Amino acid sequence: MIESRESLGITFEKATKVYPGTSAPALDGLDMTIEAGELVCLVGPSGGGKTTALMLINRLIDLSSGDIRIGGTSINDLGPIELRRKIGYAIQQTGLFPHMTVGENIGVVPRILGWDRARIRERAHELLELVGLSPADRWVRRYPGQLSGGQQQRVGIARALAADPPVMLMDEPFGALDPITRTTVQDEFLAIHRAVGKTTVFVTHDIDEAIKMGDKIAVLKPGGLLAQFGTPAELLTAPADDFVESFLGDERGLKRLALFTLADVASSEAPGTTPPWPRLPESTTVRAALSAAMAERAGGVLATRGDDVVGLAPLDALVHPDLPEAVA
Ligand SMILES: Nc1ncnc2c1ncn2[C@@H]1O[C@H](COP(=O)(O)OP(=O)(O)OP(=O)(O)O)[C@@H](O)[C@H]1O
Repeated sequence: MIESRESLGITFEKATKVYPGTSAPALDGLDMTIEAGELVCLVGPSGGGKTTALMLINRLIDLSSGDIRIGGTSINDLGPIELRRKIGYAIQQTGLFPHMTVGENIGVVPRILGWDRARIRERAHELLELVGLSPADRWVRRYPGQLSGGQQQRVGIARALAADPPVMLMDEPFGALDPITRTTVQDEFLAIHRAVGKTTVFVTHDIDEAIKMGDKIAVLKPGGLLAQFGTPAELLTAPADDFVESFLGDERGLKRLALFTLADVASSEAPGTTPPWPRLPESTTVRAALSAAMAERAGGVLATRGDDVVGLAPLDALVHPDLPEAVA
């Protein structure tokens, strides 16, 4: 197993950035601790300082004041090679080099770190399988221009993971994808995150994506101020102020339903006769299940595992997923 599962926490200490030639900070005194292994989404309006916060971590830009620590070490005490090894970086435009093959793109950081060719080749194959480009042999010699947007995005993630960094930074990594591909790549990334356990900071415009992906969400507001930092459930049930509330949108109640899956709410009683309700995998969110039930004018949905029906979720259980009687 090449993955070390090494993972380091990140601490922002009054991290502030004022760009040259401007007077107002783009990021203003950010205090925030991201625990090792956590996936934290940064959300907020355009210009709220999300990308700035991310680029400060890997020193693409320098802090004006304050500090950021990775595993307790100030980023100012990490050299460029150590930063590359510790931090993987994936961005919306993928940043793949068009004249390099997929394999060469994945090998960029390992080459800088002096890995030998056999080890780089083995690593590229392993990562292509991990991100769902299988069999790796079919993809490794292609050029980025010969791949779809979703496939390029997967290669971008593989490249960010190449040197097994304990920290991953992702800036709108799925922003350019159509909704269906985006859902697939989100699910795959969550599975990878669970498997490799890297501390991940994930910038997105999309509050629904943040609710789905984030262990915690940091909401930044204009002026680079932290409006709230908490779990999706904390934000949805107790928004810190009007700004967070309006950012979460009118459908706050419905969005909460995305925090539960059918596995949480379906009753496991074996039914005598199975009602003719839509069948959905038990990993389906309650929000999606409710939508499917409404679309079919059904009284509920059936939760499935493989081909088997493993539970029933009537409308009542879908609408009130956190009531004790709904949680079988
Ligand atoms: N190089 C720069 N020089 C001066 N100002 C900058 C520079 N880069 C960003 N800014 C300003 O800093 C603020 C924060 O920008 P940043 O890109 O971090 O926001 P963001 O939340 O990532 O926005 P978006 O969602 O639009 O990507 C904005 O007001 C922006 O105009």
